[in-house]
Amino acid sequence: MSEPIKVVVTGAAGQIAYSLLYMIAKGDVFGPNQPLILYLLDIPPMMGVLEGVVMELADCAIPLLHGVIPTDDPVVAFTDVSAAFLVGAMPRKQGMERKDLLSANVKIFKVQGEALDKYARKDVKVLVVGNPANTNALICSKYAPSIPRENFTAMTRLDQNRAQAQIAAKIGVPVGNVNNLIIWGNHSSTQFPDASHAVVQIDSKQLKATEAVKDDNWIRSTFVETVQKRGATVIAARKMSSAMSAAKAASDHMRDWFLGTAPGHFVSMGVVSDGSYGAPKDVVFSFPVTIKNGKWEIVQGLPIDDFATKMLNITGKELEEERLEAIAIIEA
Ligand SMILES: NC(=O)c1ccc[n+]([C@@H]2O[C@H](COP(=O)([O-])OP(=O)(O)OC[C@H]3O[C@@H](n4cnc5c(N)ncnc54)[C@H](O)[C@@H]3O)[C@@H](O)[C@H]2O)c1
Ligand SMILES: O=C(O)CC[C@H](O)C(=O)O
Repeated sequence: MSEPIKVVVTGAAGQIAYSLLYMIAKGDVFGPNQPLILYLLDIPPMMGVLEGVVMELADCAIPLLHGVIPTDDPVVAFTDVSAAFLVGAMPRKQGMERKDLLSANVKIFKVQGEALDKYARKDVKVLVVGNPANTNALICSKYAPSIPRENFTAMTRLDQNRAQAQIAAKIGVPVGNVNNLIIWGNHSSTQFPDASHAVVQIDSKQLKATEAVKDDNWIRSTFVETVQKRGATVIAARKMSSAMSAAKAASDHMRDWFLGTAPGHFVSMGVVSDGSYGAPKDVVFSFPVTIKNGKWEIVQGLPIDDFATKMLNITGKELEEERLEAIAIIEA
């Protein structure tokens, strides 16, 4: 067994963390041979609740978990961490607008960027889950200039998983038979869930998902809208933001980043844009990526038709607007 790595989860007393901590602790993310020490950061009023979470983690008796440190001090939480799950932020409730969330949350990611810059390992892998995830990740990276920009990512894996589930249900195959769905752009209702490059395994044959679905109109309308609005639909039903599925997606994202993608498969991650596919630069834009040896690379050369171009422009424009708003909030 290797030496334990330090992993921080912020918002550790919250809904998503309640599912995520167990997944991380039992080896779903870093593998069955990687022990870890969990640093749990939350705000001072939540320390009592966090104590309960610490008790439950102890009571899980997980051999890979070599330590649990609850804290409200970012210095303690971020020192020498190899992986950071930045979950801590306010979730949207019914009736709230996305704008309300930007003003409530973006400053958290400035402060945590500064703390990562000072105290974390320089190769730390940062996954931002707290919304608006893409713009929070951008702000976090801007305030951590000593850490490479490619180490900051935002979660669109939940959207990818949702898209995969919709296609699998439409065709009538298990969800694991569907691969290479793409989420382009922002983790918001402007995202473009793109099934045109997806593949599906049916019996022993691999088909294009579009050929298996045989309904282009559904793929361009109902499918896209269902995935775009799924977060809001879950809030309407649960009266709370998605949590179990968000935790599973965070676990999938970080696992693939650490352990790599399967040959021939790609996954979607929000990364600092280099302008690929005409996306704006200097925003965190979700692209299809492959991952090897802990490094992601944007999949290049995929054909983009007029419909896709239009969808990519819409979500790119929203990210540019969010960047301006975020900077205005921070500088106010
Ligand atoms: N990217 C995605 O796909 C996705 C999916 C679901 C939810 N989310 C977002 O994740 C975030 C967390 O959701 P949740 O359901 O766990 O919310 P929650 O309210 O249950 O938990 C959030 C926790 O963060 C803590 N927190 C607040 N400020 C903090 C700070 N500065 N440092 C550390 N902790 C802090 C709170 O005290 C709370 O315990 C929300 O912003 C939500 O919108 C993102
Ligand atoms: O606030 C929202 O609209 C969505 C919350 C969360 O990001 C999700 O996708 O489930």
